[in-house]
Amino acid sequence: MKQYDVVVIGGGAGGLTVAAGTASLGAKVALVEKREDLGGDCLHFGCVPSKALIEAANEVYHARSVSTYGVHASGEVDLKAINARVKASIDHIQEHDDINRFKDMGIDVYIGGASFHTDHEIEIEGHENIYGKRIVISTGSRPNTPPIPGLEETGYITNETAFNLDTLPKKLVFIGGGPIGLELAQAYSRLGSEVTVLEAGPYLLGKEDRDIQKAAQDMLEKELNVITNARVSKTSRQNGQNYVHYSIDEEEYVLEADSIFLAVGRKPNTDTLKLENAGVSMDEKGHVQVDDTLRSNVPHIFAVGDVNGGLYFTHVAGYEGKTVVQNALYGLRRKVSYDHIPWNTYLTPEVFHFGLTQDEAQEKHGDIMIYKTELDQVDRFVADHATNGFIKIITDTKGKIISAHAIGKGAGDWMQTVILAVQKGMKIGDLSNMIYPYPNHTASIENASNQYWRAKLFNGKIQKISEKFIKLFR
Ligand SMILES: Cc1cc2nc3c(=O)[nH]c(=O)nc-3n(C[C@H](O)[C@H](O)[C@H](O)COP(=O)(O)OP(=O)(O)OC[C@H]3O[C@@H](n4cnc5c(N)ncnc54)[C@H](O)[C@@H]3O)c2cc1C
Ligand SMILES: NC(=O)c1ccc[n+]([C@@H]2O[C@H](COP(=O)([O-])OP(=O)(O)OC[C@H]3O[C@@H](n4cnc5c(N)ncnc54)[C@H](O)[C@@H]3O)[C@@H](O)[C@H]2O)c1
Repeated sequence: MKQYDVVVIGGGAGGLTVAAGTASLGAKVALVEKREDLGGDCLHFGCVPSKALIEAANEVYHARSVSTYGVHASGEVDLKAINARVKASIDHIQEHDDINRFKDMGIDVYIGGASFHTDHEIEIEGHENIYGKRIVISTGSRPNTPPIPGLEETGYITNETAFNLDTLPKKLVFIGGGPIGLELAQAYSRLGSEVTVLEAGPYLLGKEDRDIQKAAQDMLEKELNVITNARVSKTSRQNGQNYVHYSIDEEEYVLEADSIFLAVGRKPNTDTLKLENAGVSMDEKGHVQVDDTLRSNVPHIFAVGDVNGGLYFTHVAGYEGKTVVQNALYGLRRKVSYDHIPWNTYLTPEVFHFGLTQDEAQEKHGDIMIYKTELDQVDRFVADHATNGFIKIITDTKGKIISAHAIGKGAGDWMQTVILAVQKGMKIGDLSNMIYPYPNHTASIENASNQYWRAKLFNGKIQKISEKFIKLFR
């Protein structure tokens, strides 16, 4: 049986980071992936195709809306052409995740589904068993498909099938108002579908700051039909037409749907791993349970990425992967911390999230300060006619930045400055002291942080001391 220092199961964002990192430090590494190609969900069914589709949809939307300048666009959207463009983005990035690139690093790549034979021995479909001194599980997640009666008859779309649709559904109902549902709902709406989002909870984007949730919903409602507190009871099909049945406060409603899109969360890919043969514990949803060093209850078996049920993001899988490289190879106990993980939701306008929401910050820190700027106070957004949105920086009473949230055109890019500031231990006053080239979008951070000095100067002791000094100064 072939022996490895590290066996990595799953060739997505987390697994590729671990495989490349451990191999570059001299370990003998095996990477096992069940698909024919590497890259995982993010590349094939997630981040990359969704962002390519969103961009195409935004272009179509803008082309249609330039009639205000006397330019008129007409015609139907050719979804096959859009899918081809999406596929081109995947193919381009696939080169970076090419199997040969990993083989050139000295990694043995096995294509086939993996499962545990023992806590060190891995079975791989179509191959002989291999031995791993350390094993890293990075098998990701897949769409959760709740047992809603009727779905088998009506069929449904998920992110795994959405990027291969032949025609644009006329009436499209999304079940689930989280990031997957909303990013794609807005994209399909901008391409021309009539879209409804049914969300079980009281708010869209359940993890966001309350003000952001409200602003995002207000903006989305201008383009989509958004229904919250909706309990979907069943789907049905009559005379070739699909229907979604739901209730709000016991009141029953029905929606027509050409297609139904399920976006109701994720399920970890652990069911075929035979974790019981290795004695690895899972939580009640099937995630591999890990401690803050990303070790499972079996100390030489680690889990990174979606499969451990932490935060479901590519950059988190990468961050966890980097941590595991050191813990697995050198037996270190480096811990992960999720306190300052940012994420962006690629709606138009974009939503940026960094750290605690206002409610969470209040609960954890008690007294907090909020520095908020509406984007209509920032010249560049006014010039762009993109004044929808705001930025909100939350600090403690001494100006230490706790967290930041924003909704606005390109927020995911220009808010990065705040992340750097926090990592470098800067306070909100330091953000105000930077020079911002006029008129850029990041000036929204300048505007919000200027409020800190304004409050200090105009209401505080500094102004009184200054007044006295000016009177005495000759
Ligand atoms: C529509 C959508 C949009 C998203 N957009 C973003 C975004 O914009 N930004 C962001 O940060 N995140 C985004 N995400 C989340 C992101 O895709 C995931 O968090 C990320 O892919 C997780 O990486 P991973 O390595 O844990 O799993 P994956 O990338 O899914 O990799 C797991 C790999 O394991 C393989 N595998 C599974 N079981 C086995 C087995 N038994 N044997 C061998 N191989 C196996 C799978 O085939 C897969 O290749 C999005 C997700 C979706 C669905
Ligand atoms: N831009 C990004 O970074 C990005 C984009 C997409 C996805 N993701 C990642 O993928 C994860 C999964 O996204 P998601 O949107 O599938 O999951 P989610 O758990 O974030 O949201 C699912 C939503 O569906 C609702 N829901 C659940 N069951 C329902 C039902 N029966 N009827 C109606 N609504 C129901 C939930 O209340 C929730 O609001 C995200 O948490 C995020 O980490 C990231």
